[in-house]
Amino acid sequence: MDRGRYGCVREDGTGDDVITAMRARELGRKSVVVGDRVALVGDSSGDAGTLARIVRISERTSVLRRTADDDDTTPEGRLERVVVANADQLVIVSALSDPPPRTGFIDRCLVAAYDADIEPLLCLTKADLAGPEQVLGYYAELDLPHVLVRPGSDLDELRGLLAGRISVLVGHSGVGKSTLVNRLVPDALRAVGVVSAIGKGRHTSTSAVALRLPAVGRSRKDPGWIIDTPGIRSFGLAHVSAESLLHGFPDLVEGTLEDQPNCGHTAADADCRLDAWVAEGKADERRLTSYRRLLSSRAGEGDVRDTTADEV
Ligand SMILES: Nc1nc2c(ncn2[C@@H]2O[C@H](COP(=O)(O)OP(=O)(O)OP(=O)(O)O)[C@@H](O)[C@H]2O)c(=O)[nH]1
Repeated sequence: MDRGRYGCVREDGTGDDVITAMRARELGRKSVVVGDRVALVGDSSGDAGTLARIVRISERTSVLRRTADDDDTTPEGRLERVVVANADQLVIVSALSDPPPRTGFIDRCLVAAYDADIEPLLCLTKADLAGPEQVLGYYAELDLPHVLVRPGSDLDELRGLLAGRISVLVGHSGVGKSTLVNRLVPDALRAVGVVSAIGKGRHTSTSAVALRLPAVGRSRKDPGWIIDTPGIRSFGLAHVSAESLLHGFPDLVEGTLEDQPNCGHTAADADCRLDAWVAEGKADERRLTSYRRLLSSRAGEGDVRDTTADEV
């Protein structure tokens, strides 16, 4: 989206012709976000200078959301945004070194993915600088798919996991996400779908760009789409209930089954079964710490920073 103009492509189309469209009045207040499937009327030839109108947004199969903040008692926390519609996969891009992996950020992304019913994929970059053992060890209890990327490594495995799907890429600054996007889509300047919503203040700006992956190697019917999110550095989780937060920690779920129904699972809940669960070696203590950190962050307890794998 650029000043109320949306770049659309035909779902059945193989070409990259972009049809520029604007929202029709009948859409009311419904927002159009990247990934949306829309119905167009008017001139949808895509010829220069033409403008179609978006008259309908199809029901979304998934909705990836974020809030600017974690705490739903603050104005930022209440400012909920749909980041991407209809995504199938959330690719969490994390460097193995420089900057070191931040499991707090990865945990947050996992919560957002599970909450949106989107499959997570851990993409570990800079594998030439450090091994993945520490990060993978942290997630050992989860069935978390992962790929390793290093300069010059072939991207076949990743392309295979992206084929036929719409994947959203998220990552901290400096992890090599732009490098990866440029490798996946060398022709990235031909962005075919752009949506951006720049709000006031640094917490509210978001943007996402959809790029059609090229068919390389064995000719694939549908190489898939990636949606890059250059403006998104964190996932505020105020929109996720404390109960749903637990979905991001499937390794802890079983440990809560014997809890009192009203247990908040925080460190202050003296009878919480999770402490015993960890003490019995059934889950990694660092995972419980991370879960509780997110819980207290939601409760507005101060500035809770993501930690690196070394810190947790
Ligand atoms: N050693 C090594 N360096 C890499 C790799 N991938 C990217 N880099 C370098 O890491 C730095 C950051 O890469 P970017 O692609 O700009 O990272 P980004 O995540 O897009 O960060 P922003 O540009 O801040 O959004 C650059 O100097 C890259 O050359 C890798 O696999 N190995």
